[in-house]
Amino acid sequence: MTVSPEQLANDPEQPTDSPGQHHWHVLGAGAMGCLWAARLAESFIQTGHTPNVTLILRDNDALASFTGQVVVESAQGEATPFNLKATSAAQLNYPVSNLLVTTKAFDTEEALRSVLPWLDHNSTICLLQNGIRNHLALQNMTGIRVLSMTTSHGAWLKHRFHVVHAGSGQTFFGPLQTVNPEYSRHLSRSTFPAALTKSMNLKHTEDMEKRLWQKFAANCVINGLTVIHDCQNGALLTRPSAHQDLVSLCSETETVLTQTDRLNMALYPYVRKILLATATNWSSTWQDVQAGRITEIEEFNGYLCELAARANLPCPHNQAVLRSITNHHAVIR
Ligand SMILES: NC(=O)C1=CN([C@@H]2O[C@H](COP(=O)(O)OP(=O)(O)OC[C@H]3O[C@@H](n4cnc5c(N)ncnc54)[C@H](OP(=O)(O)O)[C@@H]3O)[C@@H](O)[C@H]2O)C=CC1
Ligand SMILES: CC(C)(CO)C(=O)C(=O)O
Repeated sequence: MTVSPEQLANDPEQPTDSPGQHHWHVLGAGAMGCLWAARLAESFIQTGHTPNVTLILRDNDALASFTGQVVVESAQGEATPFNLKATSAAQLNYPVSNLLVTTKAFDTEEALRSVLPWLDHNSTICLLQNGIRNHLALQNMTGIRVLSMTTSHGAWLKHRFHVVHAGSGQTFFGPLQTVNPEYSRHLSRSTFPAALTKSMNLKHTEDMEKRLWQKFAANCVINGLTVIHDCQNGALLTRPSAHQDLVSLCSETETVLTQTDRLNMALYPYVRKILLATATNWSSTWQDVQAGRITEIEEFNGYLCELAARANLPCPHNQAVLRSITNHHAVIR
């Protein structure tokens, strides 16, 4: 039977089991995936359950490199190992009920396709990634409950399966669609184990789409500029030439999002607050460029330019940022 998203979104009986009994699969065992998988395992242990968490790795080579442990290192350098199971999409042979997707935005479609045969109307997918395009595209997957997440926790991989939880933040989750209040309360209570709610400062929100647009706007304005000016986030406020670019990009991004009815808010004060709170951070895009990795810029300024083009709005500042960062990709490829 195929269940429509509307049915799922309004059915307070879904899901029926307690979050303490869920089996979680984490697709994308990078910085966020290792952190969340370990915190999920920890939350099972804290409530006396066996840690029912399985990493879904890319292939046999990745499986061969996994020793059965993920290590989480705190910002103060304290390292804690967690025993986890691992598999690959090719080796899966049973239904996946709870899937946390922590791939980079540009890998999500392919990664999800690989596990699709094992998802059904009892499955919940939680998408944790920057950008909004995937969240919008996947929210109506037929018969599968899709929730979105956005986080301000910061993490980076010291080695494979060894993650540093560098900055503690907040995470919001919820459906993009509007759902009835009873179902909303149900999602809030039953999606994640209570202990995880505490350790990851996880909150349910009925305003998920707005939060994703806000984070998207901030990523459009901050990430590329930190590469262009080769600086930490805070310097976009204090370095005059960077600040001038920031103001222009903020104004243009706000105009495009307002005129296309995506987000209606004063962007500069919002972005300033993030920059002050993350002043000494190196943005994820800056880190990707430094490490010679493809960035998520197509999901940020690339998508913004697409929205602007569809509405015949000029966006020269976003185009310049996009061009500048994709030049780095050309060198990598
Ligand atoms: N790190 C952070 O502090 C934050 C990250 N985010 C967002 O979270 C998302 C994840 O970021 P992050 O954890 O840093 O990224 P990483 O690059 O560290 O991790 C992504 C992981 O996904 C894996 N992957 C890609 N494709 C597949 C596939 N088909 N099957 C299985 N695994 C796959 C990659 O494997 P491989 O190495 O083999 O390519 C990699 O291990 C991003 O959208 C990012 O913007 C948001 C806030 C903070
Ligand atoms: C908000 C910001 C810019 C914080 O560094 C971020 O999300 C990123 O670096 O990708």
